[in-house]
Amino acid sequence: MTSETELAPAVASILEAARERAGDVDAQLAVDAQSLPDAIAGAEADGRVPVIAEVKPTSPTADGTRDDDPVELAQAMVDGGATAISVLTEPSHFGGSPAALTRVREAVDVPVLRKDFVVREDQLDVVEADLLLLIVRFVDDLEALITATRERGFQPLVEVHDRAELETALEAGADIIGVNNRDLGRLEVDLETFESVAPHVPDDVTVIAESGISSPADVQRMREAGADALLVGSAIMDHAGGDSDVTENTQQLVDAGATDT
Ligand SMILES: O=C(O)c1ccccc1NCC(=O)[C@H](O)[C@H](O)COP(=O)(O)O
Repeated sequence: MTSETELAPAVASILEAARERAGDVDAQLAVDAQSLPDAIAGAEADGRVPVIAEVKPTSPTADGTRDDDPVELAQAMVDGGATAISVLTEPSHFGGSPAALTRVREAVDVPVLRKDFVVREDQLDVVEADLLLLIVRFVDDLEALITATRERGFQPLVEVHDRAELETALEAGADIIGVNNRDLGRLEVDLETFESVAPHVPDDVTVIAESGISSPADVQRMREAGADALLVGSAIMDHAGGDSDVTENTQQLVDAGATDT
């Protein structure tokens, strides 16, 4: 767990809110999850770059807010060729909700990731999803939380930002790793982050490039660096664009050089 003084104020506020957010101590979910690695293999087989498109109404770094219905957004992303959907469930800084995730998961036939800042086991039981994000920097006992996540049937997507965090994730048994190009200390994005960490990820581990991917050239760059899939929010949501076409935004990334890798 990181020191709060090393975090951007917006991230410290996100973390404080996450610690205060209630979980569900009365129930333990049992999820029948769709496999992300299988979905990635399916996309590769029909020539799509595997893109996990994110329903992200807003964020501390977004240029605005999109109030579109999350189900319509997710369906538009799938129409554009998305391999999986990520749904923000964090309410106070990203405009998300667990209810939105439930509706999206009922409406689409691809794996759905719960994107939140989960810090305790009871918070796992708030809503069903196929994948669940765990951020190494924010979790005290990663191995225990990975175990608890798998016991419920979720696939844990374990997020790292540097090689030390990668080692922590691998030692804790992670088999799906996300390398976040966004530094949560300064909120700056640098695609070199993925390029420096990805070569150290074992071949049998699925590795996802996260954040700051905004063009087909960025997609190709991350694929050349070894990304099995890409997690993209802002460039698809295009918050400043208001009613920008989410299907087109997804499709131009999905079509970006699937055969080059
Ligand atoms: O996106 C933010 O502004 C943000 C701020 C503070 C903590 C986390 C943040 N984002 C979480 C994410 O991981 C991204 O939503 C995801 O990787 C997609 O990134 P992008 O394509 O750059 O929207």
